[in-house]
Amino acid sequence: TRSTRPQRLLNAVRKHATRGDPQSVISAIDHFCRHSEWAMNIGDEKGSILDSVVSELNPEKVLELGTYCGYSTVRIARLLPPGARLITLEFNADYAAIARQVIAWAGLEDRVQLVEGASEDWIPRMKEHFGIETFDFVFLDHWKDRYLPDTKLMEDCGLLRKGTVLLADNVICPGVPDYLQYVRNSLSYKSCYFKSHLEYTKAEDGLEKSVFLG
Ligand SMILES: COCc1ccccc1-c1cc(O)c2[nH]cnc(=O)c2c1
Ligand SMILES: [Mg+2]
Repeated sequence: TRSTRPQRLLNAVRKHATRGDPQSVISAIDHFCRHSEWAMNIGDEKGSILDSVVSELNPEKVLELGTYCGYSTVRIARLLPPGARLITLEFNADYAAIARQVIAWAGLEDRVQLVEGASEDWIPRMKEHFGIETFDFVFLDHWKDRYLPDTKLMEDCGLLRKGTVLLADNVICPGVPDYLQYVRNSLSYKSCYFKSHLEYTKAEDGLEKSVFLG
C-alpha cells in the first residue's frame, strides 16, 4: 500500500536527522516540506516566533492542541527545562503514531506526553488524570472550529491562571475569525498579532498571542 505523507516525513527524519538532536529533526522536516512535500507544520518562520514566545516565558506546564507529526512539539520541548512537562493532544491516530516516533528520534520523550483523543474529552480531565492545576502556556494548532470552544472550556475547567499565554497558529490562513474576535474583545485577554506567512509559502498567516488576565 502507498505510504502516507506523515510516513514519508518520518522517513526523511530517520534518513537526515541525528538521534537525540532536536535541531536536526526540525531542519530535516523543514527541508522535506520545502523541497519534497508541503505539510502543515508551523514551519521555520512562524516556528521562530513560537521559539521566542516559549523562551521568554520559560513555562513549566505546557498544553499543545494538535500534534500532527510532532514538529512544533519538538520545537517547544527542546526549549523546556528537563523538569517541565508538555502534554500534546492529537485526534488522528495515524498522525499520533508518527509523532511519537519523531519525538522519540529527537530524544524528547521524557518531557512530552502525547495523548490520543478529542480535545473536548481530554481538557476536562487534565486535573484528575494528569495532576495539572493550571497551564503556563497553551499552543493552539488543531481544528480551527475548536479554538474558541476549547478556550472557553479551558477557562471553565480552571486550567488558565493570571498570566497564562495562549498562542494560536493559522489565525489568517485557514483563519479563526470567531476565536480572534473573542480574544481581541474580551476584557479577560490582552492580545497581539504576529504577522508572518503560511508555512513554506508566501501567503500571509500569523500567530495571535493572548495573555489571560484572570
Ligand atoms: C489541511 O489543511 C492544510 C492547509 C491548507 C491550506 C492552508 C492552510 C492549511 C493548514 C495549515 C496549518 O498550519 C494547519 N495547522 C493545523 N491544522 C490545520 O488543519 C492546518 C491547516
Ligand atoms: Mg498550523
